Amino acid sequence: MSGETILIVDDEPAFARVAGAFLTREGYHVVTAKDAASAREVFAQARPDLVLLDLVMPPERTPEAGLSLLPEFSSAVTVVLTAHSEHELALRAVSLGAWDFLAKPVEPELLRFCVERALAKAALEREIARLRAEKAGAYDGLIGNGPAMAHVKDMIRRIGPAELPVMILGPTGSGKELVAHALHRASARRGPFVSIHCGAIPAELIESELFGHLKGAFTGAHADRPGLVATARGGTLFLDEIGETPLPCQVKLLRFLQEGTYTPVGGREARRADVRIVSATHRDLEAMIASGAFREDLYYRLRGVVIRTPALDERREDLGFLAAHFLAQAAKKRKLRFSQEALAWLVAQSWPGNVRELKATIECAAALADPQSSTISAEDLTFARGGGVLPTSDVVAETLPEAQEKLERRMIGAALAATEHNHSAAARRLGVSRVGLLKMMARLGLR
Ligand SMILES: Nc1ncnc2c1ncn2[C@@H]1O[C@H](COP(=O)(O)OP(=O)(O)OP(=O)(O)O)[C@@H](O)[C@H]1O
Repeated sequence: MSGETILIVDDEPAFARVAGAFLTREGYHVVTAKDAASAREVFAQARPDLVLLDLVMPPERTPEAGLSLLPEFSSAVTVVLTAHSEHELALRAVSLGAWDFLAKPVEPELLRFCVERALAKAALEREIARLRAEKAGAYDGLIGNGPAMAHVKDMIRRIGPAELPVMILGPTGSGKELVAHALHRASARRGPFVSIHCGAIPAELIESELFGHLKGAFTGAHADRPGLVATARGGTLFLDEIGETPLPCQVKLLRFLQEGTYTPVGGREARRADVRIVSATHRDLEAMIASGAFREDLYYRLRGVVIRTPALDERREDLGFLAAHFLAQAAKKRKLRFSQEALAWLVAQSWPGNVRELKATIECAAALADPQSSTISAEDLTFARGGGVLPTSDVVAETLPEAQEKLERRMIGAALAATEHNHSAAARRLGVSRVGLLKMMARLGLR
């Protein structure tokens, strides 16, 4: 008894009934569809592990409609049902992604054997994906082994391979996007991981960004352009800050989640894409629903499974590991370590910006650390976090050129860390030109 879901697509009621009853007795959950349109619908809703697909269905009664479903069903294993004489068709189906074929009429024993073999293949693929994810460090990117992070990693391991939508809730900078990425790597999905920050795109553009547009759909739409949903086909679409999505776009997203279909802006025909949706927010969506800013039906569709990323202050046990990791990354080939006071300082702080704030502080401190020294002091960290107030103790003991160099080093380091190493943005912050900044960095030996 395995409980996997099998979709039987066949217009012959007798076959669907008999095979369905047989497979139900074998312990599978069986759903059926009798034409291509209903097959798509049932597939999107039931997310089967296996599809038994008769290629010749109404209304066309040609194999083309059946064959066109194969790429859309790529997240499941498909076995096609053919007539005895249709070897060529069976081979075409296999070349388009079907795993196996069965000639009708099908012997029950052969059906059982074929289904077991196909599902074993699917289970193996999932296991390989999981092991690959572990080896490739799907969870290694997520530093921390305290109880809170261990729970998050366990959720990723268990939910990653499932096809369910996932909602990640947690404060800003707590690693929601990293978790979304890890979920993708822990899945068997071979398509890409595509991410969109719903709050960073103007409301009038977000629909076209997600679903694409056709030429002439609006001023400036000079050519057809596919959206991120199409780009993420066979993969995962991460909707960051889902709470920022405008209401009209929420309607389209709901349709996509319910039916697996969408219509590009300016288009009429619905398109299909097999995409797993992972969403995230630090906002209180239930309060947004109460105020009418977020659709309740969309909320329930999106929150298939919820993973909560803890605030850094709730998992202080991981702070030392995180800090050491970020320092090693930032220091590159230099050997830098924290002084005892620096470590005590890190632990004593509250980190409202969570891991992002910790990382930026350490990057900044490493960038401005004295090149002659191998230690990051508590003072370096205080300065890096404060973003530019030079402690007077640094100045009094030194000559003016030395103090000036230190100040330049620190201010540049702080500006680079605050802008995620964007030279133009850092130069603007510092009130110098980009070229000027690059020259100063070269003079100070900063990379
Ligand atoms: N557990 C972790 N291990 C290592 N790095 C982490 C961890 N959590 C977060 N980070 C780092 O912190 C930064 C912020 O992480 P991320 O963007 O995933 O947070 P977020 O919760 O999605 O933020 P926001 O709500 O602002 O979108 C990234 O640079 C990420 O690499």
